[in-house]
Amino acid sequence: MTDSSVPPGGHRSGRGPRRKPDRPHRSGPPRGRSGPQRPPSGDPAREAALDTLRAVREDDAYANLTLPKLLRERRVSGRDAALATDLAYGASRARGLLDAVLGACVDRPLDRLDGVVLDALRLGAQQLLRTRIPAHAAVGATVELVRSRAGSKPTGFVNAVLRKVSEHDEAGWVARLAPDGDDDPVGHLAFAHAHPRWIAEVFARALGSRGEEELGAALAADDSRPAVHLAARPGEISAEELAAVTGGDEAPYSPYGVLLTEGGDPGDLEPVREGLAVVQDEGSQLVAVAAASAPLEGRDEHWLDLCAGPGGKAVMLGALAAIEGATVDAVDRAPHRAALVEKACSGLPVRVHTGDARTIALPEAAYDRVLVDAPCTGLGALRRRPEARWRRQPEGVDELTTLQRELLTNGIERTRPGGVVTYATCSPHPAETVEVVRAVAEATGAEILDTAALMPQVPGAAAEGGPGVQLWPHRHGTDAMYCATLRVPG
Ligand SMILES: C[S@@+](CC[C@H](N)C(=O)[O-])C[C@H]1O[C@@H](n2cnc3c(N)ncnc32)[C@H](O)[C@@H]1O
Repeated sequence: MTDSSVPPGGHRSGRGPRRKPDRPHRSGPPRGRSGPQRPPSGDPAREAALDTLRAVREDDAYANLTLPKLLRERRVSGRDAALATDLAYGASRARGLLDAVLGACVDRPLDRLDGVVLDALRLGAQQLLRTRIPAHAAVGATVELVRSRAGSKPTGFVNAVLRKVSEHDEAGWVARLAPDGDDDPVGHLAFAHAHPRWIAEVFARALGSRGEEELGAALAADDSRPAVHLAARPGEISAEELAAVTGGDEAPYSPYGVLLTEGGDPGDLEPVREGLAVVQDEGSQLVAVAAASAPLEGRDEHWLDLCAGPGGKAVMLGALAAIEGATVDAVDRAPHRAALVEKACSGLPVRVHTGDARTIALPEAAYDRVLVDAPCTGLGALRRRPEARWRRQPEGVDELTTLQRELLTNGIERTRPGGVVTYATCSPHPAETVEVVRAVAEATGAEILDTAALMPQVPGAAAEGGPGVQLWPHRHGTDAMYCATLRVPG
Protein backbone atom coordinates (compact mmCIF):
# COMPACT_ATOMS: atom_id res chain seq x y z
CA MET A 1 0.00 0.00 0.00
CA THR A 2 1.36 3.42 -0.84
CA ASP A 3 0.60 7.07 -0.22
CA SER A 4 -0.93 6.03 3.03
CA SER A 5 0.50 8.81 5.10
CA VAL A 6 -2.08 10.88 6.88
CA PRO A 7 -0.86 14.32 7.88
CA PRO A 8 -0.11 14.62 11.58
CA GLY A 9 -3.28 15.30 13.49
CA GLY A 10 -5.01 14.91 10.14
CA HIS A 11 -8.04 12.89 9.43
CA ARG A 12 -7.64 9.91 11.67
CA SER A 13 -9.67 11.59 14.37
CA GLY A 14 -12.81 10.62 12.53
CA ARG A 15 -14.05 14.15 12.49
CA GLY A 16 -13.29 15.06 8.92
CA PRO A 17 -10.97 17.85 7.94
CA ARG A 18 -11.51 21.37 9.19
CA ARG A 19 -10.58 24.52 7.46
CA LYS A 20 -8.77 27.10 9.46
CA PRO A 21 -11.12 30.10 9.59
CA ASP A 22 -8.49 32.67 8.67
CA ARG A 23 -6.94 30.91 5.67
CA PRO A 24 -7.45 32.74 2.37
CA HIS A 25 -9.28 30.29 0.19
CA ARG A 26 -10.59 30.02 -3.31
CA SER A 27 -12.77 27.14 -4.24
CA GLY A 28 -14.93 25.85 -7.08
CA PRO A 29 -13.86 24.73 -10.53
CA PRO A 30 -10.51 25.90 -11.88
CA ARG A 31 -10.36 29.43 -13.25
CA GLY A 32 -11.87 29.97 -16.63
CA ARG A 33 -14.40 27.15 -16.39
CA SER A 34 -18.05 28.00 -16.47
CA GLY A 35 -20.79 26.08 -14.71
CA PRO A 36 -23.08 26.40 -11.77
CA GLN A 37 -21.32 28.02 -8.85
CA ARG A 38 -21.98 26.06 -5.69
CA PRO A 39 -20.77 26.84 -2.23
CA PRO A 40 -17.31 25.39 -1.46
CA SER A 41 -17.25 22.21 0.58
CA GLY A 42 -14.86 23.76 3.12
CA ASP A 43 -12.34 21.07 2.23
CA PRO A 44 -9.58 22.71 0.20
CA ALA A 45 -7.46 19.53 0.04
CA ARG A 46 -10.13 17.36 -1.56
CA GLU A 47 -11.32 20.21 -3.77
CA ALA A 48 -7.81 20.64 -5.17
CA ALA A 49 -7.45 16.86 -5.61
CA LEU A 50 -10.81 16.69 -7.41
CA ASP A 51 -9.93 19.56 -9.75
CA THR A 52 -6.61 17.88 -10.53
CA LEU A 53 -8.33 14.61 -11.46
CA ARG A 54 -10.74 16.57 -13.66
CA ALA A 55 -7.89 18.34 -15.47
CA VAL A 56 -6.10 15.00 -16.04
CA ARG A 57 -9.30 13.34 -17.34
CA GLU A 58 -10.67 16.17 -19.48
CA ASP A 59 -7.62 18.13 -20.60
CA ASP A 60 -4.91 15.44 -20.64
CA ALA A 61 -3.14 17.57 -18.01
CA TYR A 62 -0.22 16.31 -15.90
CA ALA A 63 -1.19 15.90 -12.25
CA ASN A 64 2.27 16.91 -11.05
CA LEU A 65 2.03 20.24 -12.87
CA THR A 66 -1.66 20.93 -12.25
CA LEU A 67 -1.85 20.32 -8.52
CA PRO A 68 1.08 22.50 -7.37
CA LYS A 69 -0.33 25.36 -9.48
CA LEU A 70 -3.79 24.97 -7.95
CA LEU A 71 -2.36 24.84 -4.44
CA ARG A 72 -0.34 28.00 -5.08
CA GLU A 73 -3.30 29.87 -6.59
CA ARG A 74 -5.57 28.90 -3.74
CA ARG A 75 -2.90 29.36 -1.10
CA VAL A 76 -3.41 25.86 0.22
CA SER A 77 -0.41 24.75 2.28
CA GLY A 78 0.70 22.55 5.18
CA ARG A 79 -1.45 19.56 5.99
CA ASP A 80 -4.10 20.41 3.42
CA ALA A 81 -1.47 20.55 0.67
CA ALA A 82 0.01 17.23 1.86
CA LEU A 83 -3.41 15.58 1.86
CA ALA A 84 -4.30 17.00 -1.57
CA THR A 85 -1.02 15.63 -2.93
CA ASP A 86 -1.52 12.18 -1.41
CA LEU A 87 -5.03 11.94 -2.77
CA ALA A 88 -4.54 13.43 -6.24
CA TYR A 89 -1.30 11.60 -7.01
CA GLY A 90 -2.41 8.41 -5.27
CA ALA A 91 -5.73 8.24 -7.14
CA SER A 92 -3.97 9.02 -10.43
CA ARG A 93 -1.43 6.24 -9.92
CA ALA A 94 -3.98 3.68 -8.79
CA ARG A 95 -6.66 4.56 -11.34
CA GLY A 96 -6.89 1.11 -12.95
CA LEU A 97 -7.19 -0.65 -9.61
CA LEU A 98 -9.71 1.88 -8.28
CA ASP A 99 -11.80 1.63 -11.45
CA ALA A 100 -11.86 -2.16 -11.23
CA VAL A 101 -13.19 -1.93 -7.67
CA LEU A 102 -15.68 0.80 -8.55
CA GLY A 103 -16.78 -1.22 -11.57
CA ALA A 104 -17.67 -4.06 -9.21
CA CYS A 105 -19.77 -1.69 -7.08
CA VAL A 106 -21.61 0.27 -9.78
CA ASP A 107 -24.41 -1.16 -11.91
CA ARG A 108 -23.39 0.61 -15.17
CA PRO A 109 -20.19 1.24 -17.12
CA LEU A 110 -18.05 3.86 -15.38
CA ASP A 111 -17.79 5.94 -18.56
CA ARG A 112 -21.53 6.56 -18.34
CA LEU A 113 -21.12 8.35 -15.01
CA ASP A 114 -20.95 12.12 -14.74
CA GLY A 115 -17.25 13.09 -14.82
CA VAL A 116 -17.26 14.89 -11.47
CA VAL A 117 -19.01 11.96 -9.83
CA LEU A 118 -16.46 9.52 -11.28
CA ASP A 119 -13.53 11.66 -10.12
CA ALA A 120 -15.05 11.92 -6.65
CA LEU A 121 -15.64 8.15 -6.51
CA ARG A 122 -12.00 7.57 -7.44
CA LEU A 123 -10.90 9.92 -4.67
CA GLY A 124 -13.25 8.24 -2.21
CA ALA A 125 -12.04 4.76 -3.17
CA GLN A 126 -8.42 5.90 -2.90
CA GLN A 127 -9.06 7.09 0.65
CA LEU A 128 -10.89 3.90 1.61
CA LEU A 129 -8.42 1.45 0.11
CA ARG A 130 -5.03 3.14 0.10
CA THR A 131 -4.91 5.56 3.04
CA ARG A 132 -5.50 5.29 6.76
CA ILE A 133 -8.35 7.80 6.71
CA PRO A 134 -11.25 6.20 8.63
CA ALA A 135 -14.02 4.91 6.36
CA HIS A 136 -16.78 7.15 7.75
CA ALA A 137 -14.59 10.26 7.27
CA ALA A 138 -13.63 9.21 3.73
CA VAL A 139 -17.24 8.56 2.72
CA GLY A 140 -18.65 11.64 4.49
CA ALA A 141 -16.06 14.03 3.07
CA THR A 142 -16.49 12.66 -0.46
CA VAL A 143 -20.27 12.97 -0.28
CA GLU A 144 -19.94 16.60 0.87
CA LEU A 145 -17.47 17.27 -1.94
CA VAL A 146 -19.97 15.93 -4.48
CA ARG A 147 -22.77 18.00 -2.91
CA SER A 148 -20.69 21.17 -3.25
CA ARG A 149 -19.79 20.47 -6.88
CA ALA A 150 -22.75 18.62 -8.35
CA GLY A 151 -25.64 19.31 -5.98
CA SER A 152 -27.57 16.90 -3.76
CA LYS A 153 -28.88 14.59 -6.49
CA PRO A 154 -25.88 12.25 -6.87
CA THR A 155 -24.98 12.19 -3.15
CA GLY A 156 -27.12 9.14 -2.34
CA PHE A 157 -25.52 7.20 -5.20
CA VAL A 158 -21.98 8.20 -4.18
CA ASN A 159 -22.69 7.29 -0.57
CA ALA A 160 -24.05 3.87 -1.55
CA VAL A 161 -21.15 3.05 -3.91
CA LEU A 162 -18.49 4.04 -1.38
CA ARG A 163 -20.18 2.02 1.31
CA LYS A 164 -19.92 -1.02 -0.96
CA VAL A 165 -16.24 -0.22 -1.63
CA SER A 166 -15.65 -0.06 2.13
CA GLU A 167 -16.90 -3.62 2.60
CA HIS A 168 -13.36 -4.89 1.80
CA ASP A 169 -9.89 -3.50 2.20
CA GLU A 170 -7.44 -3.32 -0.70
CA ALA A 171 -6.15 -6.86 -0.17
CA GLY A 172 -9.73 -8.14 -0.02
CA TRP A 173 -10.59 -6.53 -3.36
CA VAL A 174 -7.37 -7.82 -4.92
CA ALA A 175 -8.25 -11.33 -3.75
CA ARG A 176 -11.71 -10.98 -5.35
CA LEU A 177 -10.86 -9.22 -8.60
CA ALA A 178 -7.22 -9.86 -9.61
CA PRO A 179 -6.29 -12.71 -11.98
CA ASP A 180 -5.28 -15.83 -10.12
CA GLY A 181 -1.64 -15.64 -9.03
CA ASP A 182 -0.88 -19.27 -9.92
CA ASP A 183 -2.39 -19.15 -13.41
CA ASP A 184 -1.31 -15.62 -14.28
CA PRO A 185 1.38 -14.32 -11.92
CA VAL A 186 2.21 -11.23 -14.00
CA GLY A 187 -1.48 -10.28 -14.35
CA HIS A 188 -1.98 -10.76 -10.62
CA LEU A 189 0.97 -8.56 -9.68
CA ALA A 190 0.01 -5.92 -12.26
CA PHE A 191 -3.48 -5.69 -10.72
CA ALA A 192 -2.27 -5.75 -7.13
CA HIS A 193 0.27 -2.98 -7.72
CA ALA A 194 -2.02 -0.91 -9.92
CA HIS A 195 -0.10 -1.20 -13.19
CA PRO A 196 -1.37 -1.91 -16.70
CA ARG A 197 -0.54 -5.48 -17.61
CA TRP A 198 1.65 -4.52 -20.59
CA ILE A 199 3.95 -2.47 -18.35
CA ALA A 200 4.24 -5.32 -15.85
CA GLU A 201 5.13 -7.60 -18.79
CA VAL A 202 7.85 -5.16 -19.92
CA PHE A 203 9.30 -5.05 -16.40
CA ALA A 204 9.22 -8.85 -16.21
CA ARG A 205 11.11 -9.10 -19.51
CA ALA A 206 13.70 -6.55 -18.40
CA LEU A 207 14.20 -8.34 -15.07
CA GLY A 208 14.82 -11.55 -17.03
CA SER A 209 15.80 -14.47 -14.84
CA ARG A 210 15.11 -12.36 -11.74
CA GLY A 211 11.59 -11.50 -12.86
CA GLU A 212 9.81 -14.20 -10.93
CA GLU A 213 11.51 -13.20 -7.70
CA GLU A 214 11.60 -9.43 -8.12
CA LEU A 215 8.60 -8.34 -10.22
CA GLY A 216 6.38 -7.70 -7.18
CA ALA A 217 9.06 -5.57 -5.52
CA ALA A 218 9.73 -3.70 -8.79
CA LEU A 219 6.06 -2.83 -9.27
CA ALA A 220 5.62 -1.92 -5.59
CA ALA A 221 8.61 0.45 -5.74
CA ASP A 222 7.27 1.92 -8.97
CA ASP A 223 3.97 2.54 -7.19
CA SER A 224 5.50 4.75 -4.53
CA ARG A 225 6.78 8.29 -4.44
CA PRO A 226 10.43 8.73 -5.40
CA ALA A 227 13.00 10.03 -2.96
CA VAL A 228 14.48 13.43 -3.80
CA HIS A 229 18.17 13.49 -4.77
CA LEU A 230 20.41 16.49 -5.21
CA ALA A 231 23.50 16.55 -7.39
CA ALA A 232 26.37 18.65 -6.10
CA ARG A 233 27.96 20.63 -8.91
CA PRO A 234 31.43 19.13 -9.45
CA GLY A 235 34.15 21.63 -8.70
CA GLU A 236 31.83 23.83 -6.61
CA ILE A 237 30.75 21.76 -3.61
CA SER A 238 31.30 18.17 -2.50
CA ALA A 239 28.50 15.72 -1.74
CA GLU A 240 29.72 15.66 1.86
CA GLU A 241 29.42 19.44 2.18
CA LEU A 242 26.07 19.48 0.42
CA ALA A 243 24.72 16.80 2.76
CA ALA A 244 25.91 18.78 5.77
CA VAL A 245 24.29 22.01 4.55
CA THR A 246 20.97 20.45 3.55
CA GLY A 247 20.67 17.92 6.36
CA GLY A 248 20.50 15.11 3.79
CA ASP A 249 22.59 11.94 3.48
CA GLU A 250 25.32 11.27 0.98
CA ALA A 251 23.75 9.06 -1.70
CA PRO A 252 25.08 5.50 -1.89
CA TYR A 253 26.30 5.39 -5.51
CA SER A 254 26.82 8.78 -7.12
CA PRO A 255 29.95 10.62 -6.00
CA TYR A 256 27.94 13.86 -6.28
CA GLY A 257 24.61 12.66 -4.88
CA VAL A 258 22.73 13.65 -1.75
CA LEU A 259 19.52 12.01 -0.63
CA LEU A 260 17.16 14.50 0.99
CA THR A 261 15.56 13.15 4.11
CA GLU A 262 13.27 16.08 4.94
CA GLY A 263 10.19 17.09 2.96
CA GLY A 264 9.69 20.61 1.66
CA ASP A 265 10.51 22.27 -1.63
CA PRO A 266 14.14 21.48 -2.53
CA GLY A 267 14.12 24.61 -4.70
CA ASP A 268 14.12 26.61 -1.45
CA LEU A 269 17.43 25.12 -0.28
CA GLU A 270 20.25 27.63 -0.35
CA PRO A 271 22.75 25.55 -2.39
CA VAL A 272 20.04 24.96 -5.01
CA ARG A 273 19.11 28.66 -5.14
CA GLU A 274 22.78 29.55 -5.49
CA GLY A 275 23.36 27.09 -8.34
CA LEU A 276 25.71 24.85 -6.36
CA ALA A 277 23.35 21.89 -6.64
CA VAL A 278 20.40 20.72 -8.72
CA VAL A 279 17.58 18.28 -8.11
CA GLN A 280 18.52 15.17 -10.09
CA ASP A 281 17.76 11.50 -9.69
CA GLU A 282 20.82 9.53 -8.62
CA GLY A 283 20.44 7.28 -11.68
CA SER A 284 20.74 10.25 -14.03
CA GLN A 285 23.84 11.37 -12.15
CA LEU A 286 25.40 7.94 -12.64
CA VAL A 287 24.72 8.08 -16.38
CA ALA A 288 26.33 11.51 -16.73
CA VAL A 289 29.34 10.41 -14.67
CA ALA A 290 29.71 7.24 -16.79
CA ALA A 291 29.55 9.33 -19.99
CA ALA A 292 32.29 11.63 -18.66
CA SER A 293 34.55 8.89 -17.33
CA ALA A 294 34.34 5.94 -19.74
CA PRO A 295 37.96 4.95 -20.50
CA LEU A 296 39.42 6.75 -23.47
CA GLU A 297 42.82 6.74 -25.17
CA GLY A 298 44.26 10.03 -26.39
CA ARG A 299 42.59 13.42 -26.72
CA ASP A 300 39.65 14.14 -24.41
CA GLU A 301 38.52 17.69 -25.20
CA HIS A 302 35.41 17.69 -27.35
CA TRP A 303 32.23 16.34 -25.84
CA LEU A 304 28.75 16.18 -27.36
CA ASP A 305 25.35 15.80 -25.66
CA LEU A 306 23.01 14.94 -28.55
CA CYS A 307 19.65 15.02 -26.71
CA ALA A 308 20.34 17.56 -24.02
CA GLY A 309 17.03 19.18 -23.05
CA PRO A 310 16.14 20.21 -20.41
CA GLY A 311 19.80 19.99 -19.39
CA GLY A 312 20.07 17.83 -16.27
CA LYS A 313 22.95 15.75 -17.58
CA ALA A 314 24.39 18.64 -19.61
CA VAL A 315 24.99 20.54 -16.35
CA MET A 316 26.91 17.62 -14.87
CA LEU A 317 28.83 17.08 -18.13
CA GLY A 318 29.57 20.82 -18.36
CA ALA A 319 30.88 20.98 -14.80
CA LEU A 320 33.07 17.89 -15.32
CA ALA A 321 34.25 19.23 -18.69
CA ALA A 322 35.28 22.47 -16.99
CA ILE A 323 37.46 20.48 -14.61
CA GLU A 324 38.99 18.45 -17.49
CA GLY A 325 39.52 21.49 -19.72
CA ALA A 326 37.01 20.14 -22.25
CA THR A 327 33.99 21.79 -23.93
CA VAL A 328 30.52 20.41 -24.59
CA ASP A 329 28.24 20.88 -27.61
CA ALA A 330 24.66 20.32 -26.44
CA VAL A 331 21.86 19.71 -28.96
CA ASP A 332 18.10 19.55 -28.66
CA ARG A 333 15.45 19.57 -31.35
CA ALA A 334 12.88 21.46 -29.26
CA PRO A 335 13.69 25.19 -29.05
CA HIS A 336 12.13 25.59 -25.58
CA ARG A 337 14.16 22.66 -24.27
CA ALA A 338 17.35 24.00 -25.86
CA ALA A 339 16.60 27.29 -24.08
CA LEU A 340 16.36 25.41 -20.77
CA VAL A 341 19.78 23.84 -21.43
CA GLU A 342 21.20 27.29 -22.13
CA LYS A 343 19.83 28.60 -18.84
CA ALA A 344 20.90 25.55 -16.79
CA CYS A 345 24.45 25.58 -18.21
CA SER A 346 25.10 29.29 -17.80
CA GLY A 347 28.75 29.83 -16.83
CA LEU A 348 29.82 26.35 -17.98
CA PRO A 349 31.80 25.50 -21.14
CA VAL A 350 28.65 24.36 -22.95
CA ARG A 351 27.52 25.60 -26.40
CA VAL A 352 23.85 24.95 -27.09
CA HIS A 353 22.50 24.17 -30.59
CA THR A 354 18.87 23.84 -31.60
CA GLY A 355 18.12 21.27 -34.29
CA ASP A 356 17.60 17.63 -35.16
CA ALA A 357 20.62 15.68 -33.92
CA ARG A 358 20.50 13.51 -37.05
CA THR A 359 20.99 16.37 -39.48
CA ILE A 360 22.44 19.31 -37.54
CA ALA A 361 25.62 20.84 -38.96
CA LEU A 362 28.12 19.65 -36.36
CA PRO A 363 31.37 17.83 -37.16
CA GLU A 364 31.49 14.14 -38.09
CA ALA A 365 34.02 11.72 -36.57
CA ALA A 366 35.29 14.51 -34.34
CA TYR A 367 34.04 14.16 -30.75
CA ASP A 368 35.94 12.34 -28.04
CA ARG A 369 32.84 11.64 -25.93
CA VAL A 370 29.19 11.59 -26.94
CA LEU A 371 26.08 11.13 -24.82
CA VAL A 372 22.86 10.01 -26.53
CA ASP A 373 20.18 10.32 -23.84
CA ALA A 374 17.44 9.29 -26.20
CA PRO A 375 13.74 10.19 -26.11
CA CYS A 376 11.93 7.11 -24.80
CA THR A 377 8.70 5.78 -23.31
CA GLY A 378 9.77 7.00 -19.85
CA LEU A 379 8.65 3.67 -18.33
CA GLY A 380 11.55 3.98 -15.90
CA ALA A 381 10.32 7.26 -14.44
CA LEU A 382 6.63 6.48 -13.96
CA ARG A 383 6.91 7.35 -10.26
CA ARG A 384 7.34 10.99 -11.21
CA ARG A 385 4.21 11.28 -13.37
CA PRO A 386 1.30 9.84 -11.44
CA GLU A 387 -1.11 9.29 -14.35
CA ALA A 388 1.51 8.35 -16.96
CA ARG A 389 1.22 4.58 -16.64
CA TRP A 390 -2.44 4.70 -17.70
CA ARG A 391 -1.80 7.08 -20.57
CA ARG A 392 1.17 5.39 -22.25
CA GLN A 393 0.31 2.79 -24.88
CA PRO A 394 2.50 -0.05 -26.15
CA GLU A 395 1.84 1.00 -29.77
CA GLY A 396 4.18 4.01 -29.46
CA VAL A 397 7.26 1.89 -28.80
CA ASP A 398 8.21 0.95 -32.40
CA GLU A 399 8.37 4.55 -33.58
CA LEU A 400 10.61 5.43 -30.65
CA THR A 401 12.99 2.55 -31.17
CA THR A 402 13.52 3.58 -34.80
CA LEU A 403 14.42 7.10 -33.65
CA GLN A 404 16.66 5.70 -30.88
CA ARG A 405 18.62 3.58 -33.38
CA GLU A 406 19.04 6.56 -35.70
CA LEU A 407 20.22 8.81 -32.87
CA LEU A 408 22.70 6.27 -31.52
CA THR A 409 24.03 5.61 -35.04
CA ASN A 410 24.44 9.34 -35.50
CA GLY A 411 26.21 9.65 -32.17
CA ILE A 412 28.67 6.96 -33.25
CA GLU A 413 29.24 8.68 -36.61
CA ARG A 414 30.10 11.94 -34.87
CA THR A 415 32.64 10.26 -32.56
CA ARG A 416 36.32 10.07 -33.54
CA PRO A 417 37.96 6.66 -33.91
CA GLY A 418 38.73 5.44 -30.39
CA GLY A 419 36.16 7.80 -28.84
CA VAL A 420 33.31 6.65 -26.58
CA VAL A 421 29.54 6.93 -26.86
CA THR A 422 27.12 6.51 -23.97
CA TYR A 423 23.54 5.57 -24.81
CA ALA A 424 20.87 6.08 -22.13
CA THR A 425 17.10 5.85 -21.66
CA CYS A 426 14.86 6.39 -18.67
CA SER A 427 13.14 3.17 -19.61
CA PRO A 428 13.94 -0.48 -18.88
CA HIS A 429 12.03 -1.66 -21.99
CA PRO A 430 14.36 -4.19 -23.68
CA ALA A 431 13.28 -2.93 -27.12
CA GLU A 432 14.58 0.53 -26.18
CA THR A 433 17.68 -0.63 -24.33
CA VAL A 434 19.66 -3.81 -24.99
CA GLU A 435 18.04 -4.41 -28.39
CA VAL A 436 18.91 -0.92 -29.67
CA VAL A 437 22.50 -1.19 -28.47
CA ARG A 438 23.01 -4.67 -29.90
CA ALA A 439 21.52 -3.77 -33.29
CA VAL A 440 23.46 -0.51 -33.66
CA ALA A 441 26.75 -2.04 -32.47
CA GLU A 442 26.35 -4.78 -35.04
CA ALA A 443 25.51 -2.35 -37.84
CA THR A 444 28.32 0.12 -37.07
CA GLY A 445 31.02 -2.16 -35.73
CA ALA A 446 31.19 -0.19 -32.46
CA GLU A 447 32.63 -2.18 -29.55
CA ILE A 448 30.35 -2.61 -26.54
CA LEU A 449 32.23 -1.83 -23.31
CA ASP A 450 31.56 -3.30 -19.88
CA THR A 451 29.40 -0.51 -18.46
CA ALA A 452 28.81 -2.25 -15.12
CA ALA A 453 32.58 -2.11 -14.59
CA LEU A 454 32.31 1.70 -14.73
CA MET A 455 30.01 1.52 -11.70
CA PRO A 456 31.66 -1.04 -9.41
CA GLN A 457 29.99 0.56 -6.41
CA VAL A 458 26.48 -0.25 -7.73
CA PRO A 459 25.45 -3.84 -6.91
CA GLY A 460 23.38 -5.84 -9.37
CA ALA A 461 23.71 -3.19 -12.06
CA ALA A 462 24.37 -5.32 -15.16
CA ALA A 463 21.36 -5.47 -17.46
CA GLU A 464 19.79 -8.91 -17.93
CA GLY A 465 20.06 -10.57 -21.31
CA GLY A 466 22.23 -7.95 -23.01
CA PRO A 467 24.84 -5.25 -22.71
CA GLY A 468 24.75 -2.25 -20.38
CA VAL A 469 23.54 -1.29 -16.94
CA GLN A 470 19.93 -1.35 -15.79
CA LEU A 471 19.12 0.52 -12.59
CA TRP A 472 15.86 -0.12 -10.71
CA PRO A 473 13.86 1.70 -8.03
CA HIS A 474 13.49 -1.47 -5.95
CA ARG A 475 17.19 -2.32 -6.12
CA HIS A 476 18.90 1.04 -6.22
CA GLY A 477 16.29 3.63 -5.20
CA THR A 478 16.84 5.36 -8.56
CA ASP A 479 14.66 5.68 -11.62
CA ALA A 480 14.88 2.63 -13.88
CA MET A 481 17.62 4.20 -16.03
CA TYR A 482 19.50 2.20 -18.62
CA CYS A 483 22.91 3.04 -20.04
CA ALA A 484 25.53 1.40 -22.19
CA THR A 485 28.91 2.61 -23.40
CA LEU A 486 30.42 1.81 -26.79
CA ARG A 487 33.83 2.51 -28.32
CA VAL A 488 34.15 3.55 -31.93
CA PRO A 489 36.71 1.36 -33.72
CA GLY A 490 40.07 3.08 -34.24
C1 LIG B 1 15.29 11.99 -22.44
S1 LIG B 1 15.28 13.63 -22.95
C2 LIG B 1 16.91 14.14 -22.55
C3 LIG B 1 17.09 14.49 -21.09
C4 LIG B 1 18.37 15.27 -20.85
N1 LIG B 1 19.56 14.59 -21.33
C5 LIG B 1 18.56 15.60 -19.38
O1 LIG B 1 19.32 14.94 -18.70
O2 LIG B 1 17.92 16.56 -18.93
C6 LIG B 1 15.33 13.50 -24.67
C7 LIG B 1 15.47 14.83 -25.39
O3 LIG B 1 15.70 14.54 -26.77
C8 LIG B 1 15.13 15.57 -27.53
N2 LIG B 1 14.99 15.05 -28.90
C9 LIG B 1 14.06 14.22 -29.41
N3 LIG B 1 14.31 13.95 -30.69
C10 LIG B 1 15.44 14.62 -31.01
C11 LIG B 1 16.21 14.75 -32.18
N4 LIG B 1 15.86 14.10 -33.31
N5 LIG B 1 17.30 15.53 -32.16
C12 LIG B 1 17.66 16.18 -31.03
N6 LIG B 1 16.96 16.11 -29.88
C13 LIG B 1 15.88 15.33 -29.87
C14 LIG B 1 13.84 15.87 -26.83
O4 LIG B 1 13.39 17.19 -27.14
C15 LIG B 1 14.25 15.73 -25.35
O5 LIG B 1 14.59 16.97 -24.82
